[in-house]
Amino acid sequence: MFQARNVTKVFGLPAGRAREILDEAEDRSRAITAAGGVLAVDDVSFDVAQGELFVIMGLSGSGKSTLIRMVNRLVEPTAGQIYYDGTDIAAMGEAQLRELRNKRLSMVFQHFALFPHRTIRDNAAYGLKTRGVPRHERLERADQALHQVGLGQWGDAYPEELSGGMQQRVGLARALATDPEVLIMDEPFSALDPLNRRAMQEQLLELQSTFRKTILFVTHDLNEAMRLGDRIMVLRGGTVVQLGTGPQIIAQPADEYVHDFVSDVDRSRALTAGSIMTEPWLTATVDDDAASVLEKLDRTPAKGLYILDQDHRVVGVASGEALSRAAADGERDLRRCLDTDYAWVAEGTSLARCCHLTGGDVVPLAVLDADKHLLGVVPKTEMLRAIATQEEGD
Ligand SMILES: Nc1ncnc2c1ncn2[C@@H]1O[C@H](COP(=O)(O)OP(=O)(O)OP(=O)(O)O)[C@@H](O)[C@H]1O
Repeated sequence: MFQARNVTKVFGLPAGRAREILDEAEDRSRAITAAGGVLAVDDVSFDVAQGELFVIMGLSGSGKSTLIRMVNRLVEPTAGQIYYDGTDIAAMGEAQLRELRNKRLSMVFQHFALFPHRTIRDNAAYGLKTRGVPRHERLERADQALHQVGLGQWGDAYPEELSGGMQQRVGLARALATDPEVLIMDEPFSALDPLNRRAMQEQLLELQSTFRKTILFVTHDLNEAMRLGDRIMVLRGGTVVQLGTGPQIIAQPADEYVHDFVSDVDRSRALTAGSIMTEPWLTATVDDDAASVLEKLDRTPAKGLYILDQDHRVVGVASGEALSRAAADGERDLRRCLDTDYAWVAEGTSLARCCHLTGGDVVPLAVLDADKHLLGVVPKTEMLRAIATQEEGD
């Protein structure tokens, strides 16, 4: 949907002069600073897929706002291209640009003004007014959007009657009412207290599970980034330090900077079963012979194993004990010693949830896809290792 290629922004110098310096300089940032400019974004490339919630994360001054302002051309890039559905935004004429900003993109900011003397419904409909939608339709769509953000009952109220968190929801409703293809959210929840912030994050995820908008979400909070982002791009000093899924970034921070960042993250919520799963020591298929399976099991430290059908789908669990009994009885058929009551999770399940499901089972927690194919297992030791924060010097 979006492709950014080598996007660069220099403030405070004419674009031509800035490009000359950038082309020649070894240390681009220093050379721009020496010439009296600011290199706010330096050679940033990324792709955002349709329906992806793409997080841009970095500390204050890392270039996040400048970058997203280039996406809707509120800021002109000094160099590089941004393509929207294959069209270079820089090459768009006035009319095309207006259509992009009015119909296809919508922005939600940290601080946005509600009109105090207008109802919540009118406030939510505001974006549609500027887009020339007739009044009747505006109000209907505003009501729908208010309903989506949990403010269905508040259409007739005035802003002063709403808490800060609720007002921020009106901002989201205002953006949603325009039914944009892409939502650009610049630190939208940063001014909220932790509880409201959490509630808004959950609401956004819920909306996203239904509507699957393409969302560019800017934050300086890594926990927020981890909770929301399908992928996260970490910026520092205007350059990309790392781009990956939350679990990838936690598991393999690209450098000390990212490592320091992730050391504060709630790993039990940020990491998923899929990110730490391993191969099971042993599996067998339903057609195997119980005695020979037991023999193999005895050569491993495992107390049981998953039994699969020919398509690698789990049909149940066999414990060493059940296998021993079967072998002692001369029973050869594995199906007879299967237990079909076992705990399993999907790849995206958080480790916090996995902890709840892990008990005294003879097999580690299974990670299955929707057709019950065995993707891997999450042993308790792996889970603890992953959740434990690495102390310095480890
Ligand atoms: N209009 C401007 N003129 C000059 N310098 C600018 C301008 N806008 C931003 N900058 C500088 O560019 C750099 C990146 O700023 P930017 O606002 O994009 O970062 P940010 O990560 O969004 O920070 P914050 O979270 O504080 O908004 C900073 O050094 C900033 O001072």
